[in-house]
Amino acid sequence: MEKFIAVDRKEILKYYKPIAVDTHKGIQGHALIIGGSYGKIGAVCLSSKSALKTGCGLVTAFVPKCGYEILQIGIPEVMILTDVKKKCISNINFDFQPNAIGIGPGIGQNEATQKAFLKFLKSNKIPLVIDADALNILSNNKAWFLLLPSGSILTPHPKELERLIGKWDSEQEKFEKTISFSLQYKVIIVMKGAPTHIIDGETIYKNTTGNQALATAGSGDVLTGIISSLLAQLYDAIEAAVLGVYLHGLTADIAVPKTGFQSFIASDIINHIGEAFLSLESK
Ligand SMILES: NC(=O)C1=CN([C@@H]2O[C@H](COP(=O)(O)OP(=O)(O)OC[C@H]3O[C@@H](n4cnc5c(N)ncnc54)[C@H](OP(=O)(O)O)[C@@H]3O)[C@@H](O)[C@H]2O)[C@@H](O)CC1
Ligand SMILES: Nc1ncnc2c1ncn2[C@@H]1O[C@H](COP(=O)(O)OP(=O)(O)O)[C@@H](O)[C@H]1O
Ligand SMILES: [Mg+2]
Repeated sequence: MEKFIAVDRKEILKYYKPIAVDTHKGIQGHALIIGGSYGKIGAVCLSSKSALKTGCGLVTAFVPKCGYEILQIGIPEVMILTDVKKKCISNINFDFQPNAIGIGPGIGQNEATQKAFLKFLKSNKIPLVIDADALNILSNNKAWFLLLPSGSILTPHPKELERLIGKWDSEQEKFEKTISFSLQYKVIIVMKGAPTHIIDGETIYKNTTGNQALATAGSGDVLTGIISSLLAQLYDAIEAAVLGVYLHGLTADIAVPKTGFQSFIASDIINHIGEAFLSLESK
């Protein structure tokens, strides 16, 4: 039996955890963002900066070599690890234990990247947020879904969802197929759209924030960073997904009276995330 929950401020305040006075960066969570390829390093910049701007204590980005200077100069707060290859990821290698990993923004579907992703999935036990081309690679290799840690969060836009579950003839069929997929692989599916729904088995969360200003390049990459950050801060996977989607949309609702729909870009989500948190904390 399906359960339906509208995600509004009241619902969010059930999960939201203010930052403790005596916390420090070592206990605020360490998120690892894996992604990028030649020409799409911006996606990782957006994800990593969003992770930092949503309270994560430490953020490391794993990118091909061509991303090193871009990230180091663009976001000095982010630590960087690089692949051996210049233009795409070919061997995912890191020597620390992140609390959560976001993988996929800008990663591409190069043959070497696909192999590296499979090798990574075979050994990984850390909670995952999977987006963009990492999702597309999985859609082409459905057996690999069995390698995901349970509670992993997938963030498809409608085309990526179609690649994942196949075509649908009606909204009802889309929801039925997504729920079956979530139950089969024990994953949370963030069905991005207007509005975004979050599917956790038979529970459907409908987000109430956001607007058409979010229809701009990189806004999904920002969402991946936000959810990865919340997951790294030890929110439960479903809480991280629901809170992340809510905050992401709220930034656009707050910004639009100042920016208009047209001039709002993905960096404006990041610029307004502070105001989104403040509005949650206001009485
Ligand atoms: N600055 C950077 O580095 C950036 C890097 N990026 C990176 O680029 C990579 C490719 O990502 P991507 O999503 O652009 O490609 P892809 O999966 O082929 O989907 C495109 C097609 O999907 C559809 N579609 C999308 N949304 C829809 C909707 N709401 N509702 C309905 N349909 C929708 C639409 O199909 P159409 O309607 O045209 O048939 C559209 O043509 C990825 O790694 C990403 O991280 C980008 O994030 C940009 C900034
Ligand atoms: N018209 C809209 N209304 C509300 N949210 C939208 C709208 N268009 C796009 N979005 C949101 O923007 C994000 C787009 O994600 P995605 O397509 O992955 O972007 P990108 O890959 O360019 O980063 C999703 O969170 C989606 O829900
Ligand atoms: Mg995307």
